[in-house]
Amino acid sequence: MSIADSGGLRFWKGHGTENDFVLLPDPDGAIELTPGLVRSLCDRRAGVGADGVLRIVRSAKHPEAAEHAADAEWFMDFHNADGTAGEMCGNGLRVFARWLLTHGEAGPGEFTVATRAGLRRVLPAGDQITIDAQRPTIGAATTAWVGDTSYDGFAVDVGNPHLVCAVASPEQVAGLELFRAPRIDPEVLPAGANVEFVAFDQPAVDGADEHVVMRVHERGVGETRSCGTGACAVAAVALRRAGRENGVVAVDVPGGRLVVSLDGPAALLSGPAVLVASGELTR
Ligand SMILES: N[C@@H](CCC[C@H](N)C(=O)O)C(=O)O
Repeated sequence: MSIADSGGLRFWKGHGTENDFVLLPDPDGAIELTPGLVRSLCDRRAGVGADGVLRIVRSAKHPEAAEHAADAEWFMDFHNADGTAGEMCGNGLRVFARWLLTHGEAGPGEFTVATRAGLRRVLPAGDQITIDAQRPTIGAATTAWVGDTSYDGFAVDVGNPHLVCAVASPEQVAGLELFRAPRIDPEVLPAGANVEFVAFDQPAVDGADEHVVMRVHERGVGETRSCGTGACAVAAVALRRAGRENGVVAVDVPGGRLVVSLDGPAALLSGPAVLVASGELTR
């Protein structure tokens, strides 16, 4: 199905710290969600406009999630704006959970959602939704290039691939030209990466052990206003730099603030998640 013959398809639009998504409720897995349809929906001029699509499908009805049906009723079928499928999306999962809660399909207490990266817990709390993205794994030291400038960092796995790079100051983070994808080492990150540029060690904010400012260039999208799994990756690196295993990190992104609490095997990612519109495709 393309956007040209998808008239009547119901959709919702939502965002988490301005990382925005088109949500397609499809409990029985009836929609043929082609890369072309995803690109059309995400097009900010000719479509609805979003960083990605979240199809809301019962785990039992999706071949990639059927094995999880006993543990998670719903599967987050996540796609980047360029039409590629993604393993995991932290803000996407929080917005996906908001849709389930709003429509009485989950909650009000803790529940579990299936993703391509496995099962993920959701812990609703009023206007905030927390998910457990699971502790990131910090890998090899590597480099990203923006134009002629190199930035040292670490590959980090949060169920999807990240490269967390240190930048000297928030002003330098703000000044980066992220219109094009940063160049990265394909030998270290063969599946590509979401690249975070981070000013660490910012002045303390309430209740957080560390405070950072970041921007992100997402694989399959471009620069976005926020990235939840990216915030978790950054939090893991921030705590390691501070010589800590666990702790709370406030992560400022262009779209607001996310808070990540690393505690043993958990990476609790918290922030607002809102639905802003619903409609029907007219052609
Ligand atoms: N914005 C997301 C991450 C999206 C996934 C990414 N573009 C990929 O290809 O891995 C988040 O909030 O985690």
